[in-house]
Amino acid sequence: MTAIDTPPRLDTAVRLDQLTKTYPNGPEQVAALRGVSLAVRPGAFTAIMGPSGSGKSTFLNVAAGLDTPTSGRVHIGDTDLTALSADAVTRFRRRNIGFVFQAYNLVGHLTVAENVQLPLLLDGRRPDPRWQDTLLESVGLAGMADRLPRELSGGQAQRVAIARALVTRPTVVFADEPTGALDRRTGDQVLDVLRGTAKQLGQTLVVVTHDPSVAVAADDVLFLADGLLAGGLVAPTTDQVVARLVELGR
Ligand SMILES: Nc1ncnc2c1ncn2[C@@H]1O[C@H](COP(=O)(O)OP(=O)(O)OP(=O)(O)O)[C@@H](O)[C@H]1O
Repeated sequence: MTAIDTPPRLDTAVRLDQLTKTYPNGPEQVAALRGVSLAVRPGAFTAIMGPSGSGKSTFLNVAAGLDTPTSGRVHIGDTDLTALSADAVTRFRRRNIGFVFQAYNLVGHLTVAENVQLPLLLDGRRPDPRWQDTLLESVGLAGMADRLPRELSGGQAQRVAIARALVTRPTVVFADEPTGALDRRTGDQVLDVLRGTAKQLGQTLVVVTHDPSVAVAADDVLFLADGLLAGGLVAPTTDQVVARLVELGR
């Protein structure tokens, strides 16, 4: 059975029901998502793929509560994000969701440690130095706590962003092309860190990627095309992923 066929159940980590998102575009409207329903398995690594403009980033932003849908429902576990006020979504997101951006989004004048602690401080919580050390060690940045972002390589900066996304012990981690700005070898290392820590902490990981080698590391792959779900693969091979992307006209 594929993840997309899973009926609505409370033991899904992320569930979208008939999600639409329309952006104004001058006098016209762009329908980025046109009725997407899917479920993501708890504890699994799910890759989201599809041609450019198919709605992947929109999907991720709406599913993670960074943006609101035009219609439809988003559940994270048994919480209906779409039923919450904007403030309640922000609070829920800070406590339960981690997000890794392609461009790292580190704060330039804060140290590595301060960047990692930021989500806790924004939520009024006290950082736990031992947890911070554990995280920095597991992303391979032990001893770099006092560096500034400009003193890091791209791969190191992305690993700080991963530690920052994990510091609140979120149940779901979303990542938008986390290896897109990195060379192959560094990208592989960053993916290993993201996948390894998610497994270790029992987190659900949802990653948007263009890269078939990232998708084959996933448990499930879901494809979007033209704002709609266009099938899925379980434990896919590179050939299967590439064949599907060619069919969808990447
Ligand atoms: N803020 C916005 N305002 C207007 N249109 C937007 C906005 N964001 C996205 N879109 C449009 O929505 C559609 C889906 O965009 P989205 O970025 O979600 O696709 P994507 O699959 O992530 O693309 P890519 O692989 O190129 O990053 C596109 O037609 C895009 O131009």
